Order: sequence, then C-alpha cells, then structure tokens
Amino acid sequence: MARCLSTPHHITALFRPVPGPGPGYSGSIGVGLAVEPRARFCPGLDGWEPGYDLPQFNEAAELLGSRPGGRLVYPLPPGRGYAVSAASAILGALAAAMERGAGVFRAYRAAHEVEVRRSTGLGDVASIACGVGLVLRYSPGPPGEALVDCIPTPPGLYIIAGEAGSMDTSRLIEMYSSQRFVDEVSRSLSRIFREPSLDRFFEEAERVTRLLSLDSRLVGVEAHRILSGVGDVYGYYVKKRVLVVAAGEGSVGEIVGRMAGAGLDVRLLKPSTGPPRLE
Ligand SMILES: Nc1ncnc2c1ncn2[C@@H]1O[C@H](COP(=O)(O)OP(=O)(O)OP(=O)(O)O)[C@@H](O)[C@H]1O
Ligand SMILES: CC(C)(CO)[C@@H](O)C(=O)[O-]
Repeated sequence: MARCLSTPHHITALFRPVPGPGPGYSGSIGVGLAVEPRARFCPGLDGWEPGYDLPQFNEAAELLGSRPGGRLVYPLPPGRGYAVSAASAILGALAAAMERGAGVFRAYRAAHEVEVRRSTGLGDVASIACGVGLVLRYSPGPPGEALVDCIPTPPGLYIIAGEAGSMDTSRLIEMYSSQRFVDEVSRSLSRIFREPSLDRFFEEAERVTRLLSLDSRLVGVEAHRILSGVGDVYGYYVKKRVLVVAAGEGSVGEIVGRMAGAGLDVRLLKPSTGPPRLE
C-alpha cells in the first residue's frame, strides 16, 4: 500500500516579525492554532487534486537536491490564512529528504527558508512542526532553532472559519510591522507567554482583534455581535480576512448559521492530531 506524507495547517492569531541576517535566521514569534484537515503527498501516485500549483513544494525539494513526483492533495485553499504555502514547502522538503536520506531538521530548514524568501510565511513551518492544538513560538527561526511549544486543546473543540476573501502574506507582514501592531501584539504575547493557557490565549487574541478593529476592517463583521448569546464559545480572532471561532460541538451549528448569514464562506476545522507524519 502506498504511504503518504501528511501535514496539519496553522492559523496564526498574533505574531511579531523578527528580521534576521538571512532567510534561515529570520522569522517571527507568536501564537496560533494547528488545525486539520491535513494536506497530503503520496509519492509515486498519479493525479493532482484539487489543482493548486504551489511553487513552495518544488522549491523546498530542490534545496535538498530532488524533485519528487506523486499525488498532492490540498484540502484548504491557499492565500486565505491556513498556511497552505508552509504545508506545501514541508511536504516537498520531507518527500525530498526521504528520497535523499536527509534528516527531518534539514528538511524543515529548507521549507522555512523558502517561506521566508518568498514572504509567504515567517513562523508557520516552526508551528506546524510542533503541530498540536495551541502553538506558542517563543523565539524565531526554523524548527530546531526556534523555541516552540504546543498545548493540546480539549476534546470536542471545533474551529469554525468564516472567510471574507484572501490577502497577500507580504501585506499582512507589513501591517503587523507597524509600531501600533508591534506594541499591542508584544503586550499580549508577554501576557500569554508568562502563563500559557487556552483561556489566556483567547483573552489576548480577542483583545487585539477588538482594539485594532480587525473583524470590521478585514472581515467586514463584528464578531461579538455574531456570537452574542451563543454558549460554549472559547474565543475568536482574525487572521487575514478570516474570522476564526473556537467552540464546543453543541454550538457549532448555530455559529455556522450566523456566520453564513453574515455573508462569510464557512469552513469547519478540528485541532490537529499531530505534527507532519508518514501514514
Ligand atoms: N488560487 C490561488 N490563490 C492564492 N494563492 C495561490 C493560488 N494558487 C497558488 N497560489 C500560491 O499559493 C501561495 C499562497 O501563499 P500565502 O502565504 O499567500 O497563503 P497561505 O500560505 O495559504 O496562508 P498564510 O501564509 O497566510 O497562512 C502563494 O505562493 C501563491 O502564489
Ligand atoms: C506571517 C504569518 C502570519 C503567515 O501565516 C506566519 O508565518 C507567522 O505567524 O509568522
């Protein structure tokens, strides 16, 4: 039976860019959620689903001296905020590493380098390599260099994403490099890092979302109005033009209905079950 590489995705909630002397040394610190469905690459199998052509896959593989062929499956769309580019670079790099007998850290370094060079990500590769629930990035860089921890989320937690559109990652990085964003995000990250928990994470992510009006400015909705009166909501935040809400199973139907009623394209996600793996 064919074996496939699979990887979770990552949705950053708060990040602060940390420039370094080169792509391998640059990155960001931040927090976010590792989520599924997983992207997959099955070496040697024919076919291409669902047709996105992401350059990060081959670029990362080529840094390890190979060009793996096989079937790629991306269940989430690129450009919205689900770190599809990082997932693609990771799959390419890990597939190449398997062919060449190279180590996993070398593969992750290549994936991170491609992301930073292309401005399609700063901390997604390090986050995905941890790959479970709530991801905390205390220092920047590729896996092996960055100090990253991830905390499993409670069973029964769902993540509901409401998309208003896409946004260039370079534009997002520019926005989060402004003094106002750096100040507010740094304040929140210090509070989260001092005592990491899911409650503290959502408290701070919501604080920044409301203070900087990210929901109305980027998604065109007011999150607290959409969620008003709904029980079992853990919290919410905005990444690019996506409103991300975490809630217990019993509230999912109500939230999906309200988000769709507000004109958003809604997608149901689950916290990730683990980092990239061969399955
Ligand atoms: N249909 C498409 N829409 C958007 N991007 C696409 C599409 N097809 C391929 N791409 C490529 O996919 C990559 C998307 O990377 P980008 O960093 O913008 O998004 P992402 O990785 O999905 O989300 P994020 O980094 O914000 O979490 C870009 O290199 C882009 O050129
Ligand atoms: C830049 C970014 C927000 C893109 O997803 C992410 O890579 C991060 O948190 O650094």
